[in-house]
Amino acid sequence: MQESELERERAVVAALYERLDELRSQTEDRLDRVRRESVGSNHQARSERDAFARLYEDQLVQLRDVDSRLVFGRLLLEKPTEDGTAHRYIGRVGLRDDDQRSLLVDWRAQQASAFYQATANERMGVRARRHLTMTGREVSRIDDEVFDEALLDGTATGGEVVQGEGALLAALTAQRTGRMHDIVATIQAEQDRIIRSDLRGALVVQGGPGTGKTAVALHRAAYLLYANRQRLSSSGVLVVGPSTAFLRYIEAVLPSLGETGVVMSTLGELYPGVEAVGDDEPEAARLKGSAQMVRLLSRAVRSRQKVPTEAQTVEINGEHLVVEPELIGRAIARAQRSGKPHNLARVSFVKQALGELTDKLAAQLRASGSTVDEADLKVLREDLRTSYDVRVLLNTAWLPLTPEKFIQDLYARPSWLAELTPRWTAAQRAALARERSAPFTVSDVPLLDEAAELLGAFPGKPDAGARERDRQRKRDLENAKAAIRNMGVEGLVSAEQLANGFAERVDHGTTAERAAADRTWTYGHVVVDEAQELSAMQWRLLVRRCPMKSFTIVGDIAQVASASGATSWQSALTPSFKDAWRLEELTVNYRTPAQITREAERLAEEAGLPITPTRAVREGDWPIRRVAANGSGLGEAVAEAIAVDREIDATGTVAVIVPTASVAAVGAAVERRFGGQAARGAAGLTRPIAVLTGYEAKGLEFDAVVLADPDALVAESPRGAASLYVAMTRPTQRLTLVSR
Ligand SMILES: Nc1ncnc2c1ncn2[C@@H]1O[C@H](COP(=O)(O)OP(=O)(O)OP(=O)(O)O)[C@@H](O)[C@H]1O
Repeated sequence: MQESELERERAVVAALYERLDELRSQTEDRLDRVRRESVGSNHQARSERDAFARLYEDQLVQLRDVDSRLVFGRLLLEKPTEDGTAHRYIGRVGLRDDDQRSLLVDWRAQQASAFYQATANERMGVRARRHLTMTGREVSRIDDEVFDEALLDGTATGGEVVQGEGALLAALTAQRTGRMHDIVATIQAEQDRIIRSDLRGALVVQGGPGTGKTAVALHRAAYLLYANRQRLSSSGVLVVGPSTAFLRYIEAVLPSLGETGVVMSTLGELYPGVEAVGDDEPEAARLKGSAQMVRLLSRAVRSRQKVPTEAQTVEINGEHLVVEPELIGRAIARAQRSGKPHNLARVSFVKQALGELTDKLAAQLRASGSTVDEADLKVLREDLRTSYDVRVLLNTAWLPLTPEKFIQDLYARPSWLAELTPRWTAAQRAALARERSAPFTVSDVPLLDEAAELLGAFPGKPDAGARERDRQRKRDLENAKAAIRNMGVEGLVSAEQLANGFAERVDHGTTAERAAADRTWTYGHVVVDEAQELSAMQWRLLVRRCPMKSFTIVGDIAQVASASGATSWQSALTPSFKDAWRLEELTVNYRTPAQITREAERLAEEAGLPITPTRAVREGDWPIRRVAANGSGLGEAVAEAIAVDREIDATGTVAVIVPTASVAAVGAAVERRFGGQAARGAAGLTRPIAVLTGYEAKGLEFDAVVLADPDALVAESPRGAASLYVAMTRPTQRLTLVSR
């Protein structure tokens, strides 16, 4: 009975793939035709052709990316659809036949929501739900959940029913590859509600380790892009994660859902032109992340608008003019009243100062018997403007500044920092002090951004004009609509998509590339993962990138590792979001077996961490293994523990999580023993064995984890207990603790 059902599904799925192939070849033909079109030297026609070509190329990439597991579900409906079928197939994309009849429903469409949310109590018009597991292009297994009791006696469907959560369990126990996969086939109801939640406002998803926060956040991004295509395709979506290793881990998920235009960034890369990798010591990071930096920086900018302490004499074409501090003071006060950023207000300052200086010089010349008329005044003003002495005078009072130099100066000039921080201790100031040439850190990035706001565009280096961009977008949309009419492809291609093609031509980059390179770009939505780590200053930066405050914020307060991280969502979010955020919780642990979860949670509770207890879906097959180095080096003991684990499973992924101080030594020992199979940091994610620090392991998962020297991991930072909690909850199967 199962066999015949399997055969039936195989036939349906084969037809869906046939349709996919057909669409692919149609798109290839269109692309060919567009490319061959001769448009001569007409600029407009050429740019239209290029935009169409780019669009078809993108469509081809999408059609290729959805090939694996194109379809994964089927609903048996209570009422047949308009075209008389009782089955609705759910897949990665929507497919229609030539008569526009629906063959496959996109998982994000409203009609697909029952696939994730229907239950026996809340049937949502569904009699049964079927999961299809694919091997290549063929259905290899089916799992049914039945909501309509009439089906259970076997009469209504010819006894085709199999029950169970097989698809979910198969997904959860599958070997890990070092890359996160999408979960479209097995999204659970509580997750689905979050994924489909409204675009507006900030949504916080709190949940313990392994509850699917990252997976949910990425699927929500894909859902929002689908449901709000018009709004988000030109403004873009930003996904922020804690490290390069993490971004590499998740980078394949959105493309596999057909979404390629999302900007992914670590917190160290959010200020264009700076790529901060390292971070400060905890105390410096805490200070730099704290909200007091807002006032400090604003005072620091003000202090770079300086009234001279005494009168200065300037020479203009042999004439000596004494300039009192009050004259400069008046010009500064006037410019400050404009409320503009430093570099822009400087223009008013210079104008005002030159005006007063011109009057003063004219008065002095008149007093010595010269006549000065209107035309002369202009010349005098120009003489003053180009005079070396005057330039020095005005620059000393108010110098245009770049954010980079401004922040470097702040750290490199102890006396200036001391003036700005009368209430700080010497130790606090010392924490910030550093050489001008030292590289920027992750904690500097939001300060550079804050400084850029306070300073405004540097003369001659204007920020990309948001208004001009809007105007260009409108023109592109109009052109795209006309082009679609001309080509007769209405309904096949949207004006928004085609307009993106125009924009790429103009700016030499995709929406994502242009957004990432432009500090003033505002995104339509921002997804923040591991959001508990963000400092007050980092939140300010992110809200600037999305002033509409449409955010998906996922994290776990108990996993905070950074010194400037949150103690509660309330305290972290209120300054930037007031009370305009809503909270959802996830409580089912899909990753870590119960045996390991219980122990991790017990230790975390003992250390006083505010954990959200989770319910693990699997008990797991292996208890935690504990070994001691006992005299042999830690590295050797770790290597031995890996070897033991490889005997259980020689093909899975192993993470070796090591306190920072031992990472070099342990890494070397592991590489000696396992050669090219192992690597340090992000590079390890594509190898069977990755050697990582606690911070690098955040958000990731592996078949097995070998944890080196847990006591040292706890002791190495003020939030060490959280590091241990994070490290212990990374495995999907086995955990070994190696003590010294
Ligand atoms: N509905 C689901 N179906 C299949 N797999 C799932 C489902 N939900 C979560 N998972 C899997 O569970 C694992 C943990 O998910 P994820 O990394 O998103 O958790 P997390 O809450 O972000 O964890 P952490 O806080 O530890 O970083 C992943 O392998 C993910 O694919």
